[in-house]
Amino acid sequence: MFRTLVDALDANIVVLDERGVIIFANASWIEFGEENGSPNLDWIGVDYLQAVDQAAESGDSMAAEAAEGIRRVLSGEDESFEQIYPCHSQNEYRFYSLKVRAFVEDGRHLLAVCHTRQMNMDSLTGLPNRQLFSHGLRNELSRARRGHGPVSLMLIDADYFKQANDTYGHVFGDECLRAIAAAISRHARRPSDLAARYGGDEFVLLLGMTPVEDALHIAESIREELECMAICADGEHCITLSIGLAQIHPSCGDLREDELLIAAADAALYEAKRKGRNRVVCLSDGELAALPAQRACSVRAAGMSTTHAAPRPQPAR
Ligand SMILES: Nc1nc2c(ncn2[C@@H]2O[C@H](COP(=O)(O)OP(=O)(O)OP(=O)(O)O)[C@@H](O)[C@H]2O)c(=O)[nH]1
Repeated sequence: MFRTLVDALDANIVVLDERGVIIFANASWIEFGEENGSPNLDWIGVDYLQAVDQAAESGDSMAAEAAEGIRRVLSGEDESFEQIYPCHSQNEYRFYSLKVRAFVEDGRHLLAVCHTRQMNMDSLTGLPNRQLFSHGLRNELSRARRGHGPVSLMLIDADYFKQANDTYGHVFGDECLRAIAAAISRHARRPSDLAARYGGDEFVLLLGMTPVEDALHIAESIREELECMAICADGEHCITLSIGLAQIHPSCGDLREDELLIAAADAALYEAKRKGRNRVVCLSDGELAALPAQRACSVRAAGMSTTHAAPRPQPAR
């Protein structure tokens, strides 16, 4: 009965012994292996932890973090480990969640390892949607807290997009959104980088363990890429990008740090729009403080229960 139940699940599940070796694999796991380059493999006896270590050695930082998390659960240091990680195929931008839990059976300390495909993707652009981004952001902040590194976030908004829709129609507008999404995801080069559609013509790019100086180069490169495309919005304007950039050094485990980071990037984006669009703005703490209205906005946003930043006043056209 246990086997039938676990085989009926969509999640890919294995059970590991005390050494990290697979002693059980469900039907979805086997099917996933067949579709992704491991057909006819007898999974029982495969050293899962060693495979994760090998991925880490080849430079995959998410795999290194997973290996460490699994070892902590194996040693009893932690009860569980969770991570969202990219697993893109040739045709699809895919994300999975990894959940690892310890349990005891017949006196043996075992691990249940569950990989579940995340379906929170935006159907127009193929990028993760806002819900998956929020999850990824919280994930990245915890990772940065452990690694004592900075996290940079870009809030990216298309300029004159409404004009393009009004002038050339929504089908053309949709094509533009796909082109912008492709340009942004080309700059999400590391496994831990997360590009997402935040809503409408607004996108985000999250760069873990990245100081703001490095993020600034990437933001400029995205902005330039769109400028070079010279996509007409109407007779007068081209579709360009305004980008608000912010950085945080998560340290205190403040549960609102995700909202603070979004609010700071949002205030910077507002400045980019206000200064004339088609630019990247990164506000220092001093500049943020000198913007009383936006600062107040940020603080309000940080106090809100969701990650939706405070409404932005629209700059005059
Ligand atoms: N084609 C298309 N349009 C969308 C989609 N989602 C939102 N929009 C449109 O995107 C536009 C966004 O409006 P604004 O951000 O005010 O337009 P904008 O011209 O870029 O304004 P600025 O940012 O001030 O330059 C609205 O006209 C929405 O109807 C979508 O999925 N497809």
